[in-house]
Amino acid sequence: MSIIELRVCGRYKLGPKIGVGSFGQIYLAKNVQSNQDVAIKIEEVKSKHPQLLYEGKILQNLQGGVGIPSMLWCGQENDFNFLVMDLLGQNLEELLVLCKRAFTLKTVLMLADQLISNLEYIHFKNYVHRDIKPENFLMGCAKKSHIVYTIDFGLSKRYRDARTHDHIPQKEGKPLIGTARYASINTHKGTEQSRRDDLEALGYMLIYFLKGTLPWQGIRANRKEEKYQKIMEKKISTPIDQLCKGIPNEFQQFMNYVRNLKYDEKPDYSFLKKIFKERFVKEGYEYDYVYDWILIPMSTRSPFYSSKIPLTIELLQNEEKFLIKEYDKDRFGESNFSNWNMVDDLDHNQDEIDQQPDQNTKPVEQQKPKKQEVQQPVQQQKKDKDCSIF
Ligand SMILES: Nc1ncnc2c1ncn2[C@@H]1O[C@H](COP(=O)(O)OP(=O)(O)OP(=O)(O)O)[C@@H](O)[C@H]1O
Repeated sequence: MSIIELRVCGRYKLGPKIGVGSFGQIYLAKNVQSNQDVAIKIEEVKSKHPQLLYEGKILQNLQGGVGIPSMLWCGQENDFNFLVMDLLGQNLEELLVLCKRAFTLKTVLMLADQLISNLEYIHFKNYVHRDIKPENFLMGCAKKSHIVYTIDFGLSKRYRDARTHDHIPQKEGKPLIGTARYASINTHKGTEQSRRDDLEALGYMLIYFLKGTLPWQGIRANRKEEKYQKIMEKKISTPIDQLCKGIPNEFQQFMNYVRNLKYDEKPDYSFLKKIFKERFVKEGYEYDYVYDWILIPMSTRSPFYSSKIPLTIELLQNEEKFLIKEYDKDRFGESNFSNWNMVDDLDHNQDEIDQQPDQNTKPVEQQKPKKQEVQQPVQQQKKDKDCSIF
């Protein structure tokens, strides 16, 4: 059966591709029973280290949180694993490009407030995200277009026991996991990641939003390892006051706080939100969710899904994205997802097994010839435009 003809879970008709990641392809799809548009992440079962069902299990454990996309189905059919979820809007990197590569302070402060809460929730549910980057935060659709959603839990890890809250031990020599541009200094050094590392990465991302660039961007090297080493050195040697030069002092305060957290220390999320809230009030801003991109006329914005594809391809070429290079037995272990079908069947108490991302997964179309219908412009397929970005 061709993937194109496949009705995922008997009711989701696949549409055009709307996103590309290192580990999966994301397609627009329609629930033929309810007419609801959804997003489906697909990976080949035969990929060396499949991780989509693992991601589905984490997403299921996170269901119900503000800023967590609803998961509608996850399972295996034929030769593919599928994760069906809410269709969301554009990611923050795409929106940054739309806003000429810098957000205003008001937009960054509104985002910061929600992003800290998102991470607090994920940490509360016993996971660390471990791949903080603008591409992993998407705005919602329609009535939820003001909410920031966190996606991509493929590299997430349980950092404490769900019942006892015993923290996983601090280990050194860990492979790099995440994205070099935003990785914390301790992640570069190979220390096991914990809550503090998600927050440090968030801090770099917020500064990137305000300034449009970080001092360790554009570093050249012959080999990737060398490049990551240089990025780490630049991060270590850039004083926080220099990193935060030209932006409000609150960002320096944030960075100083998160960089000084102990490995297993619970961050004071309320304190961090308060820092930014006070600045927000001082500036006289109104928390009205009028982000910078809202002010950009729709007529000047390219159609959502067609603009999304070239952008994500560009992101794939971003050399600062690093992947786990070596088989990490400690993380990967002996996983066996063969008995899994629908996530409803999963045992919630079973500890997740970390997985190695598969760099050898071929894009779906390379393996199964694509039918023309999939290439139809989204406007032809979407009769009801329930998504505010259209
Ligand atoms: N639910 C969704 N709705 C709309 N677009 C989505 C959705 N999920 C993912 N995307 C788009 O697809 C892109 C890649 O998704 P995702 O990060 O889940 O894939 P990945 O293979 O894990 O990528 P990465 O290389 O970051 O690990 C996102 O940046 C986003 O633009």
